[in-house]
Amino acid sequence: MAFFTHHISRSFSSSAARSVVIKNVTIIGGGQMGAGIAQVAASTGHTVTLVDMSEDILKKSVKGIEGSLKRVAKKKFAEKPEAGEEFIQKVLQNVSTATDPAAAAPTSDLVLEAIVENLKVKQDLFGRLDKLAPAHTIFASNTSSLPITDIASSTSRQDRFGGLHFFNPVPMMKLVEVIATPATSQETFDSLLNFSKALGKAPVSCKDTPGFIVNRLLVPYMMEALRLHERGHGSKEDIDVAMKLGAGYPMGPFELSDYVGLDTMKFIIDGWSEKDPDNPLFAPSELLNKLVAEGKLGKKTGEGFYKYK
Ligand SMILES: CC(=O)CC(=O)SCCNC(=O)CCNC(=O)[C@H](O)C(C)(C)COP(=O)(O)OP(=O)(O)OC[C@H]1O[C@@H](n2cnc3c(N)ncnc32)[C@H](O)[C@@H]1OP(=O)(O)O
Ligand SMILES: NC(=O)C1=CN([C@@H]2O[C@H](COP(=O)(O)OP(=O)(O)OC[C@H]3O[C@@H](n4cnc5c(N)ncnc54)[C@H](O)[C@@H]3O)[C@@H](O)[C@H]2O)C=CC1
Repeated sequence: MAFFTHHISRSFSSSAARSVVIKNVTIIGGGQMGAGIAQVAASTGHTVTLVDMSEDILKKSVKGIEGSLKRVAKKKFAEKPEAGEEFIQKVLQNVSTATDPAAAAPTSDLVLEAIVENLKVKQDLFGRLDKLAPAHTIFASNTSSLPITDIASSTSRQDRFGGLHFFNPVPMMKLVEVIATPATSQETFDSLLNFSKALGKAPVSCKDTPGFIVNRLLVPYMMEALRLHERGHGSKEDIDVAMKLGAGYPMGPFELSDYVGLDTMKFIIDGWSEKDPDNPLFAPSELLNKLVAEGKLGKKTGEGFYKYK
């Protein structure tokens, strides 16, 4: 516990008593991240509405949640498969879906966005949500790389806007980065922090700087692996084995890039490179650009650096 207290302390006094208790959650974007967050929120007793652009996408999202819940239940209820099935059904009952945020935003305590990593698209979404959601509703973004301040600027609730950055795969990864902008109120920060804990996650506090903590360190490392390979200094297979067996990473950088999504990797590095073109850590990779142009976005499309069945 001392660990959390140390990391999440902020420079002003706490007013947790007035923070919003988050129970009803709308999650926009039912992809890898949104579906994972919806699953964990529903598993911990929250009422979740998952929003995406079509019924077909949402069907896939719910199927993915069900598949992941089966993996969780298999372990959690190893001795009692019936209790595992009951758990799955109970969690699924907490999840509903919609193609229009207007269906749920008016009754939500939190609207969390996990859509495509594009500033304009995120701003448009939040601008619209701002008119739909009541005053107490907190907005948060799961962005990997964009400034929360810039996303929040399309709303009139900068004090009730923060970052809540989860990690892939959400049901397995314990960390959540909680980001307060200079305009985020202490109550909002406390609410987001308490929500992260209610999900069973370990929150850390981050400044609103590009990539927060993890991605600012991890993405340049992953890009450096690509550049090393492009220079002909190692095969992707050897680089992956080397980083797993020599540095203790659970996945090598090529496996992890495929897992994250090559489109997301490209959005991140292009955005940073545009802002800081002279920084060699943010230099683009021709190989990454080529794969994205070919629609090979990694595990989610069946092929990236590697092929998946
Ligand atoms: C880009 C950003 O903004 C930020 C990011 O997210 S960066 C990416 C951060 N994520 C990482 O670095 C992930 C690194 N990888 C890992 O930690 C691990 O490889 C992993 C947890 C993903 C998988 O673990 P593994 O031991 O390598 O593989 P695997 O055998 O498939 O999984 C082990 C168990 O984990 C569990 N598991 C894995 N993925 C799961 C999921 N999506 N849902 C539920 N359970 C899951 C299962 O219990 C699984 O056992 P079963 O196969 O019997 O179901
Ligand atoms: N992939 C990763 O490892 C991580 C990604 N993130 C961030 O989370 C966000 C989502 O990433 P992923 O889930 O990986 O992407 P994804 O491509 O799997 O899913 C994105 C989903 O958003 C939907 N969408 C796009 N625009 C929309 C809109 N206007 N309204 C409703 N739905 C919309 C798409 O249909 C898609 O289902 C991005 O901002 C990304 O940077 C954060 C942490 C980890």
